[in-house]
Amino acid sequence: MLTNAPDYSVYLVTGRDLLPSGADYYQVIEQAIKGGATIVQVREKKCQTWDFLEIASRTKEICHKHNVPVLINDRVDIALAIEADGVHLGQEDMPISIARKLLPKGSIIGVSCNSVEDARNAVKDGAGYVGIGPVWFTQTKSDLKPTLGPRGAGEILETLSGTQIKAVAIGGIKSSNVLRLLHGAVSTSDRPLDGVAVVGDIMAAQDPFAATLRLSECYKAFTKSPPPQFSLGSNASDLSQNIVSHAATLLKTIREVGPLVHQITNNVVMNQSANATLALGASPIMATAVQEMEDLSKVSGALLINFGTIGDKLGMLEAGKCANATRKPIVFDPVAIGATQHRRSAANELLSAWQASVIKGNPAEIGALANSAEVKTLGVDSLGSGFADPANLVRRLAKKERCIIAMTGKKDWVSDGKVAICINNGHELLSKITGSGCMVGTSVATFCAGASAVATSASTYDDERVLVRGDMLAGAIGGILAITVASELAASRQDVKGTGTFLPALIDELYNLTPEKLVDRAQIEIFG
Ligand SMILES: Nc1ncnc2c1ncn2[C@@H]1O[C@H](COP(=O)(O)OP(=O)(O)OP(=O)(O)O)[C@@H](O)[C@H]1O
Ligand SMILES: Cc1ncsc1CCO
Repeated sequence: MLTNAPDYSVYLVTGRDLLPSGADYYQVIEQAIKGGATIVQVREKKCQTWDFLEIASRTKEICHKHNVPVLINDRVDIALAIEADGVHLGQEDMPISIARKLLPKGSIIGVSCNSVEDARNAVKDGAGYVGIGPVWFTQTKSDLKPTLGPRGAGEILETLSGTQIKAVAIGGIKSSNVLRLLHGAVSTSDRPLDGVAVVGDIMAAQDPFAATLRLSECYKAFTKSPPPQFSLGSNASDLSQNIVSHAATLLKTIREVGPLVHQITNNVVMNQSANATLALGASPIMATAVQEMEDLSKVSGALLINFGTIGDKLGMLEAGKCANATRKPIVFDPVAIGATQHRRSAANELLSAWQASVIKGNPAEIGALANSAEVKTLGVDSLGSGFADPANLVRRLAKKERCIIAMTGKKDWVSDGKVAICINNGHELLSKITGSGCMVGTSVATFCAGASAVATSASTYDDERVLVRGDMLAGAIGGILAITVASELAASRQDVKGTGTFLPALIDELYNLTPEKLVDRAQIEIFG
């Protein structure tokens, strides 16, 4: 048995049936270890005991030659026979307590968990590690439990806070989605996954060495340091000035670069949102067809997904995945999410498919996402006077969703999970026209495109490590400030007589907005 504490970071689960034709199983294992696999589980669901013994024993030889621990799936007898380093048990396999009695002291015992309850039991039973999954759909398992997505995996990870139990995630993980998983499945105490378990991406690869190396590099890059979009959360007293001047610079960048802002939005606001984008100096494209999402993600500066009239869920799913793959900002506006069950499950599905950079909503929408009943919804509108403690609400939700949260209203609240920022600008007339919140979403997406352009040109972002380039906190604040400051200027105009004349005046004031006006009028407070 190996003596070092096991490294779970790149956890290979074997699957001989997935090997490309002509590939030699043992060579694949060795190549994977050379590429960076840190632990191997031998999983044989169909073969005879005699064959299993032979395969397990030869796999162990290769693993131990490279100082890598080997675990056996399900079969405690095989683990004992070949003196493996431990076992991995499913929920229906032998109980941990009995396996522990049978196996030598110090053996690793891991267990599959599909729910918070499974994980709580694993803690109680003294498991060494848990395998959280399936994260995504996978064909490598026949009796598949409900998929969890990165957010579901993160919730299970949360139950392990304060314990020594290690956690790996499993199910459909490959180098193209591993960063999305690692980013999304972090507990609110900032605990990341201890590793990713992979079957097909390595076993079925033409080059298992390269496939494992990609996964290993991605894991190492992610755990090297926290993603930079959370880096503005310092308590510096001049933070408020910095943030406002940063947001103002973004307006300048938008006007210089003229980024394309891809928007899937509702048909109530489509025209005014496109005009607001143009007024800010960017180019809108309102496109919903699944077939064009990949091409659009390559040329757009940011993506807005507003499900106000929900018609295009498939386009939204695809657009977000492509935006994550190209590291473009995604602003999600879950309009009226609390109003219907259909919207709640659609939001869940979208947020499991991709990682949002900013989620923007009114108090009823943000409350519904945070599972709070403190604020009620009336269709697309939020009722009542808001939350007793908005700063902590947005902070908690930002930590949970691993993105910036922007909550609009008389006061707007923004958080990156550390700092909470209150914006005191705006005019009551905004609440009297339809789609002002949607326009804020558009403006935030436009400013995030500006932030992404700044980061891309400065090459300050290590693409291996981040899902989005740029300072999304500044993007969210800039986007809100633009609409609210423009609303103040529009409302004070002689020619504005009511809501009908207010809307075109608002577009005019966005068109005439300058970085100086933003800096002069911004009223923001920081809650460290
Ligand atoms: N009473 C108010 N005073 C000042 N500004 C306001 C007021 N109400 C809303 N706003 C501003 O209006 C913008 C939109 O926020 P609101 O919360 O009304 O969005 P919403 O409910 O999602 O709108 P919609 O569903 O119509 O798109 C925000 O920038 C916010 O600051
Ligand atoms: C009124 C309305 N209905 C669905 S979306 C929308 C625009 C404001 O959210």
